[in-house]
Amino acid sequence: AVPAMGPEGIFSSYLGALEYLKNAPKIIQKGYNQHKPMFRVPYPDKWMYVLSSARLIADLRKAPEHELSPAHGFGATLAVKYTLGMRFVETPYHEMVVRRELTRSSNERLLDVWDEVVCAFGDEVGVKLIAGGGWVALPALETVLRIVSRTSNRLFVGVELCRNADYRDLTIEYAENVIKRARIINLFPDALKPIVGPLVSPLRRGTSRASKHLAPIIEERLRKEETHDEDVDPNDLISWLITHAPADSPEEKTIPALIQRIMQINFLAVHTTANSFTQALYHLAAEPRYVAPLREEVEAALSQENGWSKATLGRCCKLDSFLRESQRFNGVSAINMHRKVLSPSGFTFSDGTHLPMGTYITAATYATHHDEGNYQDAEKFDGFRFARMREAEESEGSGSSKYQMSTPDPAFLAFGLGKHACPGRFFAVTELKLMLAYILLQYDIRLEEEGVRPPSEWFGTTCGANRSAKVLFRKRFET
Ligand code: HEM
Repeated sequence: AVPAMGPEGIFSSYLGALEYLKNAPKIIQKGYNQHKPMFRVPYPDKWMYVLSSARLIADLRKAPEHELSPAHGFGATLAVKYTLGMRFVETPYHEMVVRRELTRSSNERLLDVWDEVVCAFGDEVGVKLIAGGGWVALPALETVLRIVSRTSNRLFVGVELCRNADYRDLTIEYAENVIKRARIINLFPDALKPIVGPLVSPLRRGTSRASKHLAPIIEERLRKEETHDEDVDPNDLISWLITHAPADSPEEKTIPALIQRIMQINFLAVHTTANSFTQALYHLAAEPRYVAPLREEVEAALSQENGWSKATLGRCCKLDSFLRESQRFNGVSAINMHRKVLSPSGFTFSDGTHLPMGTYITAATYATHHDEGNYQDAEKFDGFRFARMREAEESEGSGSSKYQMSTPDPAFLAFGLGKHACPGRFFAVTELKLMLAYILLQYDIRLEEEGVRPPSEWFGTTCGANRSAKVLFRKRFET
């Protein structure tokens, strides 16, 4: 009974799926406008059930993993068997490692992240300014990807390796390959995937290139662990993964498995954060009226707290609001919160809708974010929207975390919602804030065509920052 967006016949639905691949955001928006609480869209290999009501999204949020599995939902979208490896869904302990250890570390090692932000911008932007003098135009997304890979990997694998150009490029290219190859594999029905998958899989090449960099470090760490070496391990992703590898899966503590896991986490971290940042950067460059109040806020926070700390970031409400609004406005996908129905008896929503085992479900994120019922002037970018909403909450005496960037809610699904909301979001927000603050403190920026924001680029359901646009940088105060 769930309405279909496209023809339902065996062959005609395949044509519908090809049409969907070309026009996914429009088709999802149309489904969202016309059909509550859900509709379905055709993929070449399945139907995807898209939730368009807050009530059913709340059901998704509450459902236990053995009924609705995020790992299997996400895994199918990414054809993990051939792209990231089955460990991603079979032993997803990286989720806990990121939630617990990376979040703790992004506070404890905030100054390391800041140091990498400073050095990475120095190498990517600063050096070119010195050489050029005046304004320098740089390809935004490309530059930001390299900076984000470095800052993330500072906490993942340490200062030396995060600055290695081949390792850095690998983290970026592998993730791009995962997405591209998953798209190809998912064009085929399940019966043909075992033939096509291995032919286009980026797994072996990606992990063997990573092995050159990571294997010696991991080998040394495992040796130390075995011999109970007194030397304290660096507080990084490699040591967290070794510590938390599930005891009942000894193969997780092997060099190839740990390499694969580090690449999986890079896949989750780098492009999401880089696209989010580039989108915000385009907003800032297109609307310079935001620069002065944001700069003022960052400078005041730094002087009140005597440098960077969790408290300093906490004071930057406008900065937080600007990033959250950019995430609302652009997002990284038209849909997220992927789930697969695992329970043999299927899953029944609170309105009585029943979906059988094996059904794929997701939520209409972009349409939710652009719904006038959720946001006034939803089609307008309003950088300080959430700062005003927070102020209003605070004046009513409620807690202030409600509209912070890292706090999901039914109208803000960029990180998902509930127990399975992105565990890396606290780290991502720290990184985003530090990078934007650095730009505000160090540079003036503008676009090639003043005031004309480079449009986002859609690939299927993925919303990416414009890949070819340049942002112009100038050392601040220079005339
Ligand atoms: C702005 C940047 C980011 C965005 C927009 C983002 C978004 C998301 C979304 C929408 C989900 C799915 C949530 C759900 O199913 O309900 C997710 C899951 C996840 N994210 Fe993020 N993310 C970001 C950054 C990061 C970072 C920096 C890390 C780690 C270093 C990370 C690690 C993860 C992990 C481990 C999962 C769970 C995946 C699984 O099922 O195993 N994310 N993220």
